[in-house]
Amino acid sequence: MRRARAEHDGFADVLRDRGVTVHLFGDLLAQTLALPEARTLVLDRVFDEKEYGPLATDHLRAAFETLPAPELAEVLIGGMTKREFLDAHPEPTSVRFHVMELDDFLLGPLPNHLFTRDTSAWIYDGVAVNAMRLPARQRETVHFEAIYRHHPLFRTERFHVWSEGQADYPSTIEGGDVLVIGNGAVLIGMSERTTPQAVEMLAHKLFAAGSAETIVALDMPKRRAFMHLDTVMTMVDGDTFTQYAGLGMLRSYTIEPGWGTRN
Ligand SMILES: NC(=[NH2+])NCCC[C@H](N)C(=O)O
Repeated sequence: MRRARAEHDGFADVLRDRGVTVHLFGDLLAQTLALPEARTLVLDRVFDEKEYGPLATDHLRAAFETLPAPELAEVLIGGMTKREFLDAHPEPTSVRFHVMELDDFLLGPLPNHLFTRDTSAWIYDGVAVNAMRLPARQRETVHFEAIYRHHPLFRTERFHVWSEGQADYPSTIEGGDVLVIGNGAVLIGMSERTTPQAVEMLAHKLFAAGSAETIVALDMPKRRAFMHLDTVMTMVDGDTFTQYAGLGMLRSYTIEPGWGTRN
């Protein structure tokens, strides 16, 4: 961990030395959670009765509501066990809570949050905040919804939003499958995580805004080894790609704007 942290900070420093402004996700989330509307959005989504049951939900939500924003951001990303919760709060009268072991996670950690490019992706003049395929990553989405809606860096900026966040589920798409290749074109891998219906929905929005003209959807093998398009293919220049040798030829579908209202 210490080594990974040092490498991460070293990388951020290299960028800063080159004049890049580096935004750390944890800071953006903490700054966002200081705003009441953003905090409500996130807590309402996380503390859902369907997850915690009618007996514990309000009790848990109220306990997390009292945390200062930086600590709230930390537990939302880093998780919290039942034991850690009980160190600071009384036990709710709840079957859902009682059946947990002390070291079970009350709030699961989100280790994949560092792959920020999957949960949200900029595509030309707008951003997609994506519904994630796997339960382990689904709670990441509301954090980006809150940041792009409420953080002062974005709140007053004008940009398109290409998706509806987790509400789009099961029409899932992950940014690692989205390659913005220029000239109004986008290459999208239909993978284990990215569905054809999500590609169609994205195409509609991009075309309606006049932000893109061509979507090429690649039918990738639906296997973990080919997790995202970016793991098997990378654009290195205007006309040059690297491609994983084991990929083979893929079927592709090209979508272009039609004439009707829903073409
Ligand atoms: N765009 C990417 N290559 N993302 C990698 C994501 C890896 C991460 N462990 C996951 O399963 O979601």
